[in-house]
Amino acid sequence: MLAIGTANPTGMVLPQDEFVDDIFRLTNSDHLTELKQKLKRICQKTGIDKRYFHLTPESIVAHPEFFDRELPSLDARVDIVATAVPELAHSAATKAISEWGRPAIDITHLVFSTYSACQAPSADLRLASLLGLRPTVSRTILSLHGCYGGGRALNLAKQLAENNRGARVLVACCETTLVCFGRADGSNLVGHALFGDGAGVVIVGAGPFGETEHPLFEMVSATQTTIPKSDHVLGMQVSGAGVDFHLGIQVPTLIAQNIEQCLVDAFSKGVHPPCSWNDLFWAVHPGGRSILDNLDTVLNLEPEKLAASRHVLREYGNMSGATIVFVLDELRRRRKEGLLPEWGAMLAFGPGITIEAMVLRTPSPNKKW
Ligand SMILES: CC(=O)CC(=O)SCCNC(=O)CCNC(=O)[C@H](O)C(C)(C)COP(=O)(O)OP(=O)(O)OC[C@H]1O[C@@H](n2cnc3c(N)ncnc32)[C@H](O)[C@@H]1OP(=O)(O)O
Repeated sequence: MLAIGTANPTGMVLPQDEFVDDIFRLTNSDHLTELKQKLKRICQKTGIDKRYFHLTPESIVAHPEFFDRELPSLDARVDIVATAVPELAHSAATKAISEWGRPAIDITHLVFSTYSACQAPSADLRLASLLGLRPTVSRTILSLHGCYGGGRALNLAKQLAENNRGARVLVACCETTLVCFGRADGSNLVGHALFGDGAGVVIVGAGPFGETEHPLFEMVSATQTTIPKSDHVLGMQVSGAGVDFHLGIQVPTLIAQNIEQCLVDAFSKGVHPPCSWNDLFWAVHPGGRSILDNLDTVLNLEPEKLAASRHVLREYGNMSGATIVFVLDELRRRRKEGLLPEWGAMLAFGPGITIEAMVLRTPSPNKKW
């Protein structure tokens, strides 16, 4: 990984302790007192302080169909995301390209992950055009990978960079709640309490490196594991009313029960396993507070090990596939302060239940590539 950029929309920046009152008021739902109280109880447990949204109070009032499941709203949602998603990704990408120090036309591959890709051509082409990438840039769009989209895109970028000499891959992950934001009901309360909007971009390449290129993290090995018989537990479904999420109550337990084997598999692919999980730095997708709590418990992690994930969860909420890029960005800040060990583990989770695991390493400044 050679550079990282992140961005959030500023349509609404909602403190978590005001979110429920604001959303119920804006959607004329104050009479649903039991639901409101339950969503407040859940919000208090999330470990989130605030979230960013593309939607504004005005656009919520202008689109009553977003909050009435009896009315079709997919067309209106797709109209908005067609512009909003590539533009948000563009904000993150310009930061990453500026840090990388080379011109955008040196990008050879683009991998775009989003669950807002409902058209073709899609957000990847729009982003390529906003950035002025060359017409020969090799584009791939990953759709509906949900919260493991960032991990999947980075794994794919690693393969592309290692198999195409001189390749420079721009990985863009951009998720907004525009496609799913609706009236709170019994089935979507946890999603309402967790999800926010954001974009994360990483530029990936293999050596030899140019003068301006300073590797941040080396992606050493990667695995993808599907937890058997868990496909009904976590999922997304596109309907006329947008994208519905199903977040089963078993998700944190199933991840906890399977995580250690995934890590052992990732670390046995030709790299020495660490003496203890506490010898690593950790880049974990903060899918929810209890997922992080469970990992602390099953892996016996010291309290500060998941600090970057908890920081991102607190400041932004769960931005699905983009979240892992924010965690990597936070870790690279800690690395500058000399706070990271040499080896690390990256974990992202999503529908399947799929676990993307990656062994990371902080390169020494003297390393020859
Ligand atoms: C979409 C993707 O691709 C990938 C993703 O990242 S998806 C997101 C993955 N995240 C999750 O699945 C959420 C993980 N869960 C959590 O973080 C926590 O359970 C939480 C913050 C939601 C609640 O915290 P908690 O410590 O479990 O609080 P707890 O007091 O037990 O529960 C609060 C209420 O939420 C309910 N609740 C918890 N999890 C629920 C779930 N998945 N579905 C419905 N209700 C749920 C509880 O039943 C409880 O209801 P009552 O107050 O009426 O009793």
